[in-house]
Amino acid sequence: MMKMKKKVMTILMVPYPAQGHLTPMLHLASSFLHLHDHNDYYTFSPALLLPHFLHRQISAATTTNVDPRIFLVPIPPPDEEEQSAAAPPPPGDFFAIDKAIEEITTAAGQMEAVVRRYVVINDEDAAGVCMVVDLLVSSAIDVARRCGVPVAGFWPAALLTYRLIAGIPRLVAAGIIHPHSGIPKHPGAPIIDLLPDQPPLSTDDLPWLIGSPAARKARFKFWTKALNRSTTLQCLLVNSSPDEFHHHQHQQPQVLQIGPLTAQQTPIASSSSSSNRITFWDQDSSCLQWLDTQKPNSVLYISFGSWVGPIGEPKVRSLATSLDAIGIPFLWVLGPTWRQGLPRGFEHDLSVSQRGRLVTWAPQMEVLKHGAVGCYLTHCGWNSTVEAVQCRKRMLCFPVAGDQFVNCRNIVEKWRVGVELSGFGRQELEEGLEKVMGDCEMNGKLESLYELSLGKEAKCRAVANLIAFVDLLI
Ligand SMILES: O=c1ccn([C@@H]2O[C@H](COP(=O)(O)OP(=O)(O)O[C@H]3O[C@H](CO)[C@@H](O)[C@H](O)[C@H]3O)[C@@H](O)[C@H]2O)c(=O)[nH]1
Repeated sequence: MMKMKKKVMTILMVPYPAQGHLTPMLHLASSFLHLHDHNDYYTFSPALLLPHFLHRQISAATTTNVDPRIFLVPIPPPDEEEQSAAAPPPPGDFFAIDKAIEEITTAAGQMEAVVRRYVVINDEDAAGVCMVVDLLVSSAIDVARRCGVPVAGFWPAALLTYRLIAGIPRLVAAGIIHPHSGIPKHPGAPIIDLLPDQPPLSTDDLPWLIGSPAARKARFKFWTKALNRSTTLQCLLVNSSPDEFHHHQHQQPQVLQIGPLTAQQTPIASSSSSSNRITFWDQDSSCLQWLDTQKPNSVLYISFGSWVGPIGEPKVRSLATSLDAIGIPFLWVLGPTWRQGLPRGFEHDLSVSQRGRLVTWAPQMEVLKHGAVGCYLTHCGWNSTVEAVQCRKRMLCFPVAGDQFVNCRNIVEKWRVGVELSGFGRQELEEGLEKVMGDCEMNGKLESLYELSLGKEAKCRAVANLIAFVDLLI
């Protein structure tokens, strides 16, 4: 029998312009490339639609390595853009990014023109177009609707955080938060019944409670807008393992857990995805040689992620002083601006003693895989959390903002693979380290969690969900 030629389905993907969002979406794109082995009719051609400032930043980064079958499409296309010499700096904060995105996704904005160009491609091999949109870029859902393109949402973080956001109407109805500001009526009150088997959460963990009262209100508005747009979605791809929570839900959108998507281990591909990497900053790989000189399990790796404001100068100073006093070897990711918080002479002393290393950006996966790293002091960003589990590293948790408090509850209270740090004073750090390194059950717990979320069975279910997504959308 003659084999049918497969048609090409274009998947236009819209990531949010932050490292912790772009990375999992790139892994998802890579998974789509491999889906053709699981589908008799289609192959899939992913293209990432990137705001021009993000595209420019990526093009300038030296550690960009993307499978050539994944297209990176700037919005607007460069010919319509100003000369790069005149290009304004990228938007600096959450609200400026949101404004920039809303501008390119309006009816008159340039994203719609780009999507329409894909829609009209009249090629006999082309099967059509669909879109996958990060919920933080929810205005792109409207673009898809106006262009008549099927669209799914993408949630790059934990399912539990999504359930908190999706639970806003219930939190309002139950009188737990103020309807217009999202501010809890009773700080610290428990939040129950979002997911079976969830760790204890309180109103202090709500992800929009960041910054001043006005900023909190604005973030709450941002989420209610995203939530309203998302209710029109047929399905939402969530970057959590299907086995992480048993989740039965009959609401729209239908949740499909297709993760966790990590470097070198998307559910569907184990090798080729490792070549897909975009990092916004140059990695300092020399720290790996320094790690080679350290004893097994002796080094504390410290990183507070890429996006949300780091911990602030006083905390930087306090952590540096405590590290000095305790004398533990450490590898600390600390950007140049935040180094102003370091005690006088700290960097110089370090370069003489070689007792620790400061880097502006580390090859995090390689660092976490290294046998010298015994523990990871983390802000509990979702990608970092998953990577720590993948590398079976214990965590000292210091959540800073957003979903990180929810992730911390999972790590400390549900999975028991980490300890929450109460502060950066010497005693607090010493006690935290003793607790996390002295727990004899943690290795076993990390192994089981790895198996549950990244093991063979979990991967099979994630792939099955990805296949279900294709059937749903096409
Ligand atoms: O020196 C470094 C530090 C980090 N990373 C990588 O950067 C990513 C960081 O992602 P994540 O841990 O999720 O943190 P953020 O970049 O801060 O992510 C934002 O987005 C996440 C997904 O929505 C949220 O969970 C976080 O709270 C939010 O801050 C990870 O893949 C790390 O491997 C490096 O490669 N080198």
